[in-house]
Amino acid sequence: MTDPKTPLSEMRERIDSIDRQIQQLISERARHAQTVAKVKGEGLSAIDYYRPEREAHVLRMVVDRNQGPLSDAEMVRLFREIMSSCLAQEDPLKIGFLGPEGTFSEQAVRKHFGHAAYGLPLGSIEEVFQEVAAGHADFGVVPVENSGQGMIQVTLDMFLTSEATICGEIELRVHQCLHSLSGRLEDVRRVYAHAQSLQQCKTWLRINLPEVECIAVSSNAEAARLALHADDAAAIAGETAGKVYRLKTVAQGIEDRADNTTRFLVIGRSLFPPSGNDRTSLLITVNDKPGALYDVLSPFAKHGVSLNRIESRPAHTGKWQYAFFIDVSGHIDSPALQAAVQEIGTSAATIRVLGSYPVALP
Ligand SMILES: O=C(O)C(=O)C[C@]1(C(=O)O)C=C[C@@H](O)C=C1
Repeated sequence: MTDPKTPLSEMRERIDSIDRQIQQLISERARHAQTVAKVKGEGLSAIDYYRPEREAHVLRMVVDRNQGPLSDAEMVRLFREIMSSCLAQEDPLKIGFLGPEGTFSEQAVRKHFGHAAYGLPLGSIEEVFQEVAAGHADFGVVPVENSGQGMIQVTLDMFLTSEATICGEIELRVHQCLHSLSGRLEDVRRVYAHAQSLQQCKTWLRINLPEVECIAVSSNAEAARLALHADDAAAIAGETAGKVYRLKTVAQGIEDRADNTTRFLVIGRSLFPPSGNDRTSLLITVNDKPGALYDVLSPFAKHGVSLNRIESRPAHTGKWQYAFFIDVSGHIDSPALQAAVQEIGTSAATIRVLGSYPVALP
């Protein structure tokens, strides 16, 4: 620790010297990453160089080594950006997300892939799946669950008809703000936001803006765009969206629950090897017979596999037929999960491994 009585100029010299070393080491790291890329092959596409399991492992080591004062999340963010730049030396990854610019989905893209990746804003969750399937995007990032409101059904339903795989998960703390042209609460007569965001801020709106009209629109960024053209409107959106659309912030942290978190999935076209701390998502349909769900769940218990979540959706294959989205701990390559899946396969109508991917980092 530097003595606080040390003159400012001396402390800055020390910082300059540390920066020189950090910069040298970053350059050295980038050169090593180039050499690793050469081993993988010359002139390949970004996706051929990308190793999510290795990135998760590197970031977990960062967390294990961290002794502060920066938080684990800050350290992970910094190292994520270094890896993002190292990877983009070859060719940046192209990531589709639910646009426009400034959405929480874009924040999730940056959290997981860093700023050197190329973000491709798309019009809907369906379009994200389509662009990934067509190979126009290497990966897509789609919201799947909110801690307060539960699963996002459009996303789950897309897996029933698309062949997308799950390659990662991202947890994003969602802080909502109210933005407007004037930045004054008393000018607000209408509030635009995505339906989910209106729900997340229901209590705050009831207490602070009891008389205003709340209008649900396609995204919070769209809400910000609408607020930009009206003196008496405001938009609920994240801090980034407020900045992108140059609105003033009326209030910050207006979400009803302090732990408001959205989970996103990274969708792609392939499966990846184990990272050491993984989750597997399965899509299982059952025949309409007594004990069908028991037959699906009991092999997990028998083989010591922990169940993380289960969600049922109409299977769209016939009336009263259901598909179960099941998340379990571990990678599909593990013997326990292999055994459980094999056993379930003998009773379930269909079973599909959507993906095994590293558990979300801070
Ligand atoms: O270890 C590798 O395979 C690398 O390509 C290096 C590296 C890194 O910067 O650490 C870069 C990109 C990959 O996605 C994973 C890791």
